[in-house]
Amino acid sequence: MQEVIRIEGGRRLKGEVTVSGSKNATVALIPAAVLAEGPVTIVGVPGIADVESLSEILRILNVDVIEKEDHLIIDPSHMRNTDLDADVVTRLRASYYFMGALLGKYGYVRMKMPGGCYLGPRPIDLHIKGFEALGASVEYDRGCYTIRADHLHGAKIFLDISSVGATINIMMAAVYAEGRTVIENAAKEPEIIDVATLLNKMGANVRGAGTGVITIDGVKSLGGCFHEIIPDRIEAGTFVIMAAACADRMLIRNVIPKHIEALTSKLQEMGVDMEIGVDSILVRHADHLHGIDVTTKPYPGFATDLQQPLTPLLTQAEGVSQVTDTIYTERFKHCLELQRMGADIEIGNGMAVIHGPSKLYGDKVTATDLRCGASLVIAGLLAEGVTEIHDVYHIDRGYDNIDGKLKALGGVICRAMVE
Ligand SMILES: CC(=O)N[C@H]1[C@@H](OP(=O)(O)OP(=O)(O)OC[C@H]2O[C@@H](n3ccc(=O)[nH]c3=O)[C@H](O)[C@@H]2O)O[C@H](CO)[C@@H](O)[C@@H]1O
Ligand SMILES: C=C(OP(=O)(O)O)C(=O)O
Repeated sequence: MQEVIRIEGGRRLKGEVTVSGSKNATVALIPAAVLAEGPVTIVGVPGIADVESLSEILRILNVDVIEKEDHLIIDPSHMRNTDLDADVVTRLRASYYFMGALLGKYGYVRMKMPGGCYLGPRPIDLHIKGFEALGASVEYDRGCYTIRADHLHGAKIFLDISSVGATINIMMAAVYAEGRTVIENAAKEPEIIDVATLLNKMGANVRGAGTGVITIDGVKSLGGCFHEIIPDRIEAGTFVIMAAACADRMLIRNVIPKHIEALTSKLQEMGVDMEIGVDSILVRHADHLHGIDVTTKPYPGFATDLQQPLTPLLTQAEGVSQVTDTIYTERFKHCLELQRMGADIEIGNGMAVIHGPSKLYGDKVTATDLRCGASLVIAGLLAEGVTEIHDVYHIDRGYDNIDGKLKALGGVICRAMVE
């Protein structure tokens, strides 16, 4: 038996929705918290499966975890550096942040290869090179990494690709390292600033987060603190796209509009009428949309995590649209599912060409990854008839209460168990 989401399409959405705390910030903040010697309180924690998995890992490490509404109190006072070879490590991508955090704190970590969405190959060679530059040795055998260092020292590290994960992992490994670490060609995503802010509140000395050069001066100790997570820019973008696809008027609250400017400017180019506030976006209406070309790029470029949710909207636009993903060239599985629903899409090498507008019809489809799932939810809302989405655990990894939020907007959505 497995759980599916059923959506009855063709309903117009209306009302307000509040965006939750950022998944990709939270999943780094939780491992970062174990670098402290006292309790760290994180506020605005989204109710997603990735957080449950990370809490399970914390418990394996004998870290005390208290969950109270959207607060998470992480107290590593009694922590033990146990090997992380349990299956939970492979349930998400972000378990890799325990590499940097445990290496930074103990000079030793043994853990399984992380999991997460399959978007094509997702190597972690840059994380490893960063750890090695800080003085660690890394071995890989039978699906497990063993990383150890007698002494971590600062280093100048140039990232060949501005990887989000490698930037954050190196930052965490370097906070206690002796001397200065400089990460060049660092990723600039807002989640990196959020993690650096937490580390600095704990007493670290991290400067330059959000720019291409991050400097970390090692410190001797880190203490507990209180931190509120930034809003989830990908969830915000998903709702803005959903509003453009099928709402008469939708107000999306708890947004930092700057974080999704690459998306909102593209939507305006398509003909979506929006009012962009200080911390909200009102989508008024979106008639007579026309096709556009989108190319994903590292922040502040168009986020790869939003190209999949955008695709169903492009199927409704007049003319030809082209989506090129330069970050994950194989991130087009959602297009196969959308084709099944009636979309006219040609899938090429690292790109998809969408001919619109096409009428979409409900069908049985599979969420092959998290944002593919978001794409299918939007397609389901647009389609005639009922859409049944399988493998919904991918969606639950990253969207907080998506059913409840959609129902409050007038969507008809339910879950069922099927063979
Ligand atoms: C938990 C989390 O925050 N996930 C996000 C993070 O993933 P993640 O941190 O895994 O993505 P990266 O920024 O590291 O990946 C960017 C590119 O670099 C490549 N690469 C990365 C590391 C490495 O060691 N070697 C290498 O070749 C990747 O294959 C990819 O092509 O950023 C991605 C790109 O914005 C997003 O899609 C994910 O939602
Ligand atoms: C790819 C994603 O997540 P992860 O890196 O956790 O697999 C995502 O959030 O779209």
